[in-house]
Amino acid sequence: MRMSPPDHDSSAHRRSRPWLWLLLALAVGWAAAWTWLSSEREALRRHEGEKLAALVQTLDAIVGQQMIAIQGALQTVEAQRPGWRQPQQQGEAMLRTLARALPGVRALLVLDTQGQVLASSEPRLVGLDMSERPYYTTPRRRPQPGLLYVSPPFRSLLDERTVTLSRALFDAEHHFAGIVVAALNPAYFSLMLETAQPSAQTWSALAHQDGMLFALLPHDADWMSRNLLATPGSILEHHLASGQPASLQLMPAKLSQDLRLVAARTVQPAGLQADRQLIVAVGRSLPSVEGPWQRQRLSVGLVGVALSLFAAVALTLWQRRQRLIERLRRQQLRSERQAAAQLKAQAQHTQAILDHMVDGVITIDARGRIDSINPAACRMFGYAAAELLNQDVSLLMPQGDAARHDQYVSDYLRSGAARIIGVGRDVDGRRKDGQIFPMSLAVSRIDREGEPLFIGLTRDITERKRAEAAIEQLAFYDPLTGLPNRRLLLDRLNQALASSRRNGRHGALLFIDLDNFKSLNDTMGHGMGDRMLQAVAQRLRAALRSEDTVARWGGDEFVVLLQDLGQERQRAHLHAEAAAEKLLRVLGQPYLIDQHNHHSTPSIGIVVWNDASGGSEELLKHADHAMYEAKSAGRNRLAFFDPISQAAMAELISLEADLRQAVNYQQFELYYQAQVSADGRLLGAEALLRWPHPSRGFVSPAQFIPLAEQTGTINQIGEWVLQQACAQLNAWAHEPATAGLSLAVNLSAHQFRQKGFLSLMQQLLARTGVPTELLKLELTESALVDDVESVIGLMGELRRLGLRFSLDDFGTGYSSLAYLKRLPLDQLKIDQSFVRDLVSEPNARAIAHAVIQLGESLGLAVIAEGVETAEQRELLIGLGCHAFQGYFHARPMPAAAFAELARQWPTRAADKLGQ
Ligand SMILES: Nc1nc2c(ncn2[C@@H]2O[C@H](COP(=O)(O)O[C@H]3[C@@H](O)[C@H](n4cnc5c(=O)[nH]c(N)nc54)O[C@@H]3COP(=O)(O)O)[C@@H](O)[C@H]2O)c(=O)[nH]1
Repeated sequence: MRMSPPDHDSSAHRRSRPWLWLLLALAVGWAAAWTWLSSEREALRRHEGEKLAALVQTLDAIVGQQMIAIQGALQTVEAQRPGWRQPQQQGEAMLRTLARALPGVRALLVLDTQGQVLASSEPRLVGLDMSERPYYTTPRRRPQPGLLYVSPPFRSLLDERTVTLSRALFDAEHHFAGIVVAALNPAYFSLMLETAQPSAQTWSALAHQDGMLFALLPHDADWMSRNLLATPGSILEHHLASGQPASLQLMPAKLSQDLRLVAARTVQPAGLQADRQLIVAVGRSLPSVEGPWQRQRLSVGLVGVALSLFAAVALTLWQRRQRLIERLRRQQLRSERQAAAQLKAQAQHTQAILDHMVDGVITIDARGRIDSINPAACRMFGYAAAELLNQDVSLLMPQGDAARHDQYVSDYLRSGAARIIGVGRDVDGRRKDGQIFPMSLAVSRIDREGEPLFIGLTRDITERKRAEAAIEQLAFYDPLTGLPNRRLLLDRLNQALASSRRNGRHGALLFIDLDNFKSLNDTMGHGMGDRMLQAVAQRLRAALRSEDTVARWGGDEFVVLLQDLGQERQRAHLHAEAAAEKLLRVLGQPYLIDQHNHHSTPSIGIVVWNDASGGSEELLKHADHAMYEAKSAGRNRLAFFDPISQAAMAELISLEADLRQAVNYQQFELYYQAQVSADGRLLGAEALLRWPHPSRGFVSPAQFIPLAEQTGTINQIGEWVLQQACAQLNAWAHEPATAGLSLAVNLSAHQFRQKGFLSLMQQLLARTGVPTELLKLELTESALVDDVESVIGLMGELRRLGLRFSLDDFGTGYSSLAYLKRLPLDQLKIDQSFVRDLVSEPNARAIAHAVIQLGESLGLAVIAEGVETAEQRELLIGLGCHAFQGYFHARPMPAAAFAELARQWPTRAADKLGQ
């Protein structure tokens, strides 16, 4: 996102403000530090100045004291001198005594009026002419009584350098009578300065008012010879110019070439009158004075710099952190905005999907209130969305279902048991106008703000139900009598046998044939015959329990299935016998048809079965057989099937033995029958098992497969078939004509349900490396009736391996229709019985059509088997069928022949289909 200029300015402004504050704080800090340091320096200087002043004062006192003492000595000499008879001797003695008493005096002299030494503490000076010396010339020129003449330093006969204090002497008439002189001892004054020297960085000096130094420490010969006042700006000049007896100055010292704090004093002791003054001064170099302060300043400076740097770095880091936080905040804001935009787009997208979905979507909260509903659902239920929102969902259910639904939801919320979640179910819905309609409903659950929200995906399945009902009616019921037909009977019989295998209970089959029906038909016409059959059906239904099945087997034959006759064979036998006798009685009553009384009797064959009995076809055969027994015994009677007496049984046993041998010696062979698309392309083949028996010839699989299923050898046979089929698929892959062809393999229900079938398939596929999508497993509906959930699970697992599924003989079963949509199927196979009757039987055509439509609605391919003629094929194409298998295209054939067929297919198909 781009920042607008004001934002940028204000952020720059925001960034610079802390720096301004920091600079201000630092400036204040530095100023305070500097003020403090300055005051410290001032205090230091003041303190040092006071120290120096005290020192100078001490020196001043010493020098002043010496001068007072000398003045006293000179006064003494002045007083005594007139009394000297022998000035030399007497004077010398006195002067020597006085000089010894005064440590600051080097020598004492008395000069006559001409300047000759009359007497001296140093005898060698007596008689010398000193008339040129300043200590003589000055008082001589202006002799003043009581005035002490202080000479500038000069080289004397005794010393390198001395200063003299002299007084003019007068006689009684107050005439000039000579002078008395005291020459100061330079060593004494140097020692004095040394004693008072406080430190190595201090110099001290004793100078004459005229600018010459008398004593200097540290000693410097050069400076001793110079006149301090000769160059302007000297400390002495400043001191004298101040006119004060004491001064404290901070200034560059010419003497030491540095900045000095200098305390100076003019020696003016009280009671001393002198023509010139001596000045004492002590100077200390400023750096030495300010050494500690300099260190303090350095420390403060360093600390200040460190603090400033620290503050600057801290501020920089803080600002960087702030910028980082700001950037992150912006990024977060940006990503939140993006996420919100994405969310919005996603929500719009989802809403658009919901709005345009064909299926209805309804969400309800845990209280069963409708939270949202999409347009498809509104259309389905005939409401506007506003009419349903926040309403109880029971509004959309038949009255009886509402309570059950509430119970489901509360059970689910209490226990979490997912009876309603994730399961697609067919339920009833209620439209606004009260109409009840079938719908499919799949419920899932999500959580919204911690509360469960249930999402119901609904679809109006009225059409599908209608198609299913039509198929069911057409496929499973006899149109004339409304009774179940043989397909439904077989299906129920198979189910009854399966449940008998589980619970060990007996059942019975009653095979009923109407005696002399053919003659009624022939004499009274088919219409009368039909009505007769309808009347029989009615009586049968009325005479039996609702749970018993009465089916029309065909023509004038009916079959009754009695179930749950108990676990004792004898009781079952009696029960079946009683039922048959009742039917003999009921059906033997006269019939009034079209005002004609008609009399008819039935012959009934009975077979009682349990879990150990054979398959359904076998039982029917036995019942049929028994019925013939009854007929042969004179009609209008019943007969039980006696298995032991049947020769068929022996045959069956022999076949079974042969079958076991065939399994052991692998006497089987696989044939391949072509499967062809509507445009004549070869799609693949179905593998069909053949048993070329050494003596019986080819035994039909329709005969030996049920036997193999009964005896359990089917698993071995089936495994062999699958191995062969995989090997064949691999062989086809190397031939251009057969590469890519699919191969359908029949799986018997026993085989499919055997334990470990999944791992058997996994191993087989891994071993052979066959392209799994080319292998199609054909299941009959009977494979699916038992334990539906585990069948669905197993099919799902196999599907995940890549295998495909075709539902064989579709339309002949019943129970699978209800859960057909839940099976992972790829193809439905229209049973050949429908195809066979397609041209002649409208019913068969209607069933084929319904199957094709059902396949379409479930997204499954549909193949028709048993296509024998071009007419059947054309009719099926007209109904929308996609693929065909049957003698019209090719008979089942050995592998080599099929390979040849595939090679010739393009030309052959063109010939056949006239393309
Ligand atoms: N479990 C297994 N069952 C198998 C296996 N091989 C076959 N079978 C099943 O046996 C039943 C009889 O099979 P078959 O005698 O081979 O009959 C098949 C075809 O030969 C026959 N057919 C094909 N085209 C036509 C035709 O145009 N007219 C006509 N009258 N018959 C034709 O139909 C049978 C096709 O069977 P299907 O497609 O599987 O329904 C049969 O139920 C086989 O399934 C096996 O290896 N395992």
